[in-house]
Amino acid sequence: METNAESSGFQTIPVIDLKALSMTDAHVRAKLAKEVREACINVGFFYVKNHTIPESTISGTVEAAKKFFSLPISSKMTLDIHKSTNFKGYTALLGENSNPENRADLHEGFDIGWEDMSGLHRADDGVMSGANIWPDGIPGFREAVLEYYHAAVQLGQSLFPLFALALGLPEDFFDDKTTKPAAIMRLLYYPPQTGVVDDRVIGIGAHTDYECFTILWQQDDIQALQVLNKDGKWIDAVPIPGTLVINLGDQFARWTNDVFKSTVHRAVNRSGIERYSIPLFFGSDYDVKLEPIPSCVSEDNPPKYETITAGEYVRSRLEATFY
Ligand SMILES: O=C(O)CCC(=O)C(=O)O
Ligand SMILES: [Fe+2]
Repeated sequence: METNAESSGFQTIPVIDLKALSMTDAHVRAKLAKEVREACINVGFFYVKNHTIPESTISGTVEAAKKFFSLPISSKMTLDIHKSTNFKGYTALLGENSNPENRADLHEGFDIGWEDMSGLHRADDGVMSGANIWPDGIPGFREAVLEYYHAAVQLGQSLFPLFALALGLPEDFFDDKTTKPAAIMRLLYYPPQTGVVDDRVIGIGAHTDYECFTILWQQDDIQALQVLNKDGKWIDAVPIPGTLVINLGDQFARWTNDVFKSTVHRAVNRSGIERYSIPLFFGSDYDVKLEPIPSCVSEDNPPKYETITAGEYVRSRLEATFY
């Protein structure tokens, strides 16, 4: 399978209708997979409409996020992610740096991993094992955030067969690699940046995501997210009401030997008002080896990456970000 270098200087980000995802008709699924394939090869980003996360689940989580970030800093710092051994909890402004060439990111964050409603977390998440930590004093916060988490994980699971089809593989190709979804969810808060903006301190510095793909909810009406095309031009990922953004991460780039693109992106909130976003990073099981899929390797596209497990890869990237 070859990459299509000619067409990677994309100017727009495609919108894909997921209505067909629930259909079993092979032609309908093949057409959808073709759209996904083109987006993954040429852009690494696409919007989805008619996704399965209910509007009420989204608004419940956004309200919970607003309450959390308005807690006093002293309460939030009791959950400091830097004190956690498994990257769970709160990140203060300037508490991480997504682009080593920058100084720090101007956002606050709150990170969780898998947990079921009854409070169980998984003991076997390899290098990322460990419980979530939750704030006190916001009734319903944990339930609202976990409701979104599980809805987004379900959406993510339904996308793997589509990515497999898009790669010309059997639909169940990723099933045994995603038995216990290693999904990290973040609530993000970006204060507005007005006046002269120091390019080395922006909302989130230029980076690629680490996992297979990210499901991102972004706030309507605020343009902040930008995606880098092959010509070095930043393309605005303009918020489209009712859609989510899906972008590929490094695990997919490694698996597909860069046939699928993990595209650089950043966010700068110059809107004058506060912005919220919710990424969910969907990774493969932590013990899976990120070896190139044979059909993605050829004489013209020899293996580009050393094999590493998914867990080791994500952990090493998180350690570099949360210095
Ligand atoms: O807030 C956004 O729009 C992007 C967030 C992002 O890129 C990330 O958290 O990796
Ligand atoms: Fe990102």
